[in-house]
Amino acid sequence: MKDTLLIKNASILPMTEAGWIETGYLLIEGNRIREVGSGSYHGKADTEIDAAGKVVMPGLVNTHGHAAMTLLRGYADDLPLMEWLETKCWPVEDRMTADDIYWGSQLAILEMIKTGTTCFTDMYFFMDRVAQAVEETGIRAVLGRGMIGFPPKGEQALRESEQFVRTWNGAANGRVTVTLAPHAPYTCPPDYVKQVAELSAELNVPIQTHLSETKGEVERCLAEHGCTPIRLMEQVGLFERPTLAAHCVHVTDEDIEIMARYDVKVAHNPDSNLKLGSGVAPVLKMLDKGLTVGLGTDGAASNNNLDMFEEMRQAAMIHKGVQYDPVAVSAYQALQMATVNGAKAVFLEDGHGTLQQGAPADLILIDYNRPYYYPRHNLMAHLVYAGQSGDVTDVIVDGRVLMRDRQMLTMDEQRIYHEVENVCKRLFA
Ligand SMILES: N[C@@H](CCSC[C@H]1O[C@@H](n2cnc3c(=O)[nH]cnc32)[C@H](O)[C@@H]1O)C(=O)O
Ligand SMILES: [Zn+2]
Repeated sequence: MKDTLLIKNASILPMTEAGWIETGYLLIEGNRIREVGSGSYHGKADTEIDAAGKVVMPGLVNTHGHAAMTLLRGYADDLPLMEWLETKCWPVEDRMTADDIYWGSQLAILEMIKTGTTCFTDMYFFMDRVAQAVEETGIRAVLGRGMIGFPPKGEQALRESEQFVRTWNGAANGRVTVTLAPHAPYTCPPDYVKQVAELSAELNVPIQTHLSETKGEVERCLAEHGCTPIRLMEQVGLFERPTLAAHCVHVTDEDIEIMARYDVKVAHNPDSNLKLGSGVAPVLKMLDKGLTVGLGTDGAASNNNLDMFEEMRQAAMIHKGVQYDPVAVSAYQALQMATVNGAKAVFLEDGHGTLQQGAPADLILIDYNRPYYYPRHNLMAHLVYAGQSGDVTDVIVDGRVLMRDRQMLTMDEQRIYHEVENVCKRLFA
């Protein structure tokens, strides 16, 4: 018999349809949800959490980021993408060691758990150490070794990626899954992308990449290849493989048609796109065409936090503003992007991002006794338009409690701050 954990007297947001349970219970058995219901549970459980005055909802899924970029938080702000990457981020990244990445990732995971994220997506390097941090801390993650496709590093990135897939895909009881991660069309020439697509088929893993992030990227692609980055990726066969594309800010109607045809998933990063001055992705058109859109923070250096509550609110606000359409992206749709659709976008198995029988037990508790959650008209609207990540009190991933009453159970907070400060003394000396 597996251990059972009962969460009782809670308001429950199952995310299987628009709506919620005013007062109910959720029973976890092992790492799965066994039962969700309204009222009281009439059985026994090994452990109980009285969640009176709290909301239980699926853990948030961050569909795009570079965890260890926490080390660069606040180091270089207010610059456009290419200048920011070439003059600031990349020179520092060239100095980063495997240990630096480990501590930067620990800091990111600490922040993500505290703000209600139970699964994150990462594209970076020294990925064995990121996976190690995931294994140790208990969070779930979709990881990929970022590949820049120019010689001589391009070949090495392919070999490292393959090794990383073989070592880590499905590790930590399935909490770690692996993708290939060609960085972008402007850093990976077409022939290289072809090789990546072939390797992804051979290893049977999906792809994550950055696409059409800035106007400049699209203009350069048109000049060099005579087509948009989306069209180029289609031509080289990338979309024959399951693909998650981050940003997609500057996509044409035809691009969106192509993406729909291949079921390309989108990681929408509204804060990062605003901060880097990249623009606002045409998410309404994407939703109209049936694309799966998830939300992401991107790295902490372009955000500057990893708070998915902010991304939800931003996603629910910004499209209304730029489209002059108050109906655009409802609270429920923003919640879908942050949970069930985000889970689909990062290729997690069905059930992820929902609270229902058989789904993996990845969920969060939120203190609902706050001034801005009264009166109790609409729980979904409250979470998206008034909600704050600081109200997250408990986090459970794969059936294991990682944060209980705001206490971290798998991480040493003070040690992480100390190590990160030490790392940065050297990195920025
Ligand atoms: N430089 C690495 C591989 C790149 S990992 C992913 C890269 O994406 C960069 N990055 C972070 N945010 C963005 C973004 O919004 N657009 C494009 N690149 C980004 C980040 O700085 C990092 O260099 C190596 O070969 O060792
Ligand atoms: Zn990125």
